[in-house]
Amino acid sequence: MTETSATAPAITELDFADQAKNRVQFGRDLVAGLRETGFIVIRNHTIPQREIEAMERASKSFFALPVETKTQYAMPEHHFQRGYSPFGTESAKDQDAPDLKEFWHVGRDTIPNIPPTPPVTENPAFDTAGHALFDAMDDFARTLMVSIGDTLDMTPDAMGEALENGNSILRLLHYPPMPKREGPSVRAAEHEDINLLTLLLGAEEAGLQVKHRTGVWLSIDAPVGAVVVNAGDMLDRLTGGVIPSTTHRVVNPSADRAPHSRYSMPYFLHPANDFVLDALPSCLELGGTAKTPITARNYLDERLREIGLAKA
Ligand SMILES: O=C(O)CCC(=O)C(=O)O
Ligand SMILES: [Fe+2]
Repeated sequence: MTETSATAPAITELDFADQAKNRVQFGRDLVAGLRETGFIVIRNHTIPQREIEAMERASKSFFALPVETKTQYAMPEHHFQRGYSPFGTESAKDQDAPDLKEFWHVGRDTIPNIPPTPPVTENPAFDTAGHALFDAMDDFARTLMVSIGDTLDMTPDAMGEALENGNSILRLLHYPPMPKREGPSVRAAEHEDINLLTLLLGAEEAGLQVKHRTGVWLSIDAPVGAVVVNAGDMLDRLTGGVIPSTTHRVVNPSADRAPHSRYSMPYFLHPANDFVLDALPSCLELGGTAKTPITARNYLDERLREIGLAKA
C-alpha cells in the first residue's frame, strides 16, 4: 500500500469570493482542481457557520441516545436512504469487513417512492438542524455543480434542472471510540462516492485521507470553516472519466485519540432519479470514454446493493 508522504502534491484551494469576480474563471479552476487532485478546499462558502455548529451539537446528542431508540428510525426497506443506519450496516464496495460507523440520512421530502426523513421525537433540534443544513449545503453544492456544467458546455440550464428535484442526502456520521483495535475493519475503507459531488465540512478528529492521482495518500486537514469538495462516480460517468471520482478513506485513530468519537457530515449531491448519466460531448472531445447511458435511479440501486445498504 502506498504510504502518505510529506512531499505529496498540495490540494487545490479556491476562494468562493472569486466566483462573483469572474464566474468563468472560477468554473475553470473548479474543473481543473477536480481533474488534478479530485479534492478541493473552498473557503468563503455560503453555508452558515451557526447552522454547522447547531448540527454538530444536535448530532452528538442524537448519537448518544440508546441504540434501541435510534434503531426505531432504521428503514432497511428503503435501503437506509432516510433515517438511521446502525453500526456495521455499510461496507465499502468489494470489502467484506463492515465500516466502523453509524449514521443518519436526511433527504428531500418530495422524492417519489422514498418516505420523508423521520422526525426524531426525542431530539427535535436534530430535525431542525438537519433540514436547515441540508438546504444550505444543497444550495451551495448546486451552485458548484451548475458552474461545472457551464464549464463543460452543458446546454444552458440543463444541470440546474437536473438538480431541481435531486435525490441528494446529508449524512450525519458517528465513528465510535475504538478502545480495542482488533480485526480488519477501519472507520471507512477506501471507496469512491456514488453521487455527483460530495461536500464535507471539517471534522474535529483527523482520519480522512484522499488518494492523489499519483497514488499517494494525502491526509485532509481542511482549514476551519472551509468545505472540502470531491468528485463522485456519477460525475465520473457524466464526464466520461474526464473528472474521475476520488478514492478516499477514514483511517483508524492514533492510540491517544482512540478513546474519542469522530463525527462528520458529508453532503452527497445527486441529480433527479430520472436524469440519464451519459458522457457529455465536450468531455468526449477531451478524451473521455462513453459508457452505456443509465438513469441515476438505476445506477444508485446497483451501487446500494454493492455496499450492503440494499439487499441483492
Ligand atoms: O467521515 C468522513 O470524513 C468521510 C466519510 C465518507 O467518505 C463517506 O461517508 O462517504
Ligand atoms: Fe466517501
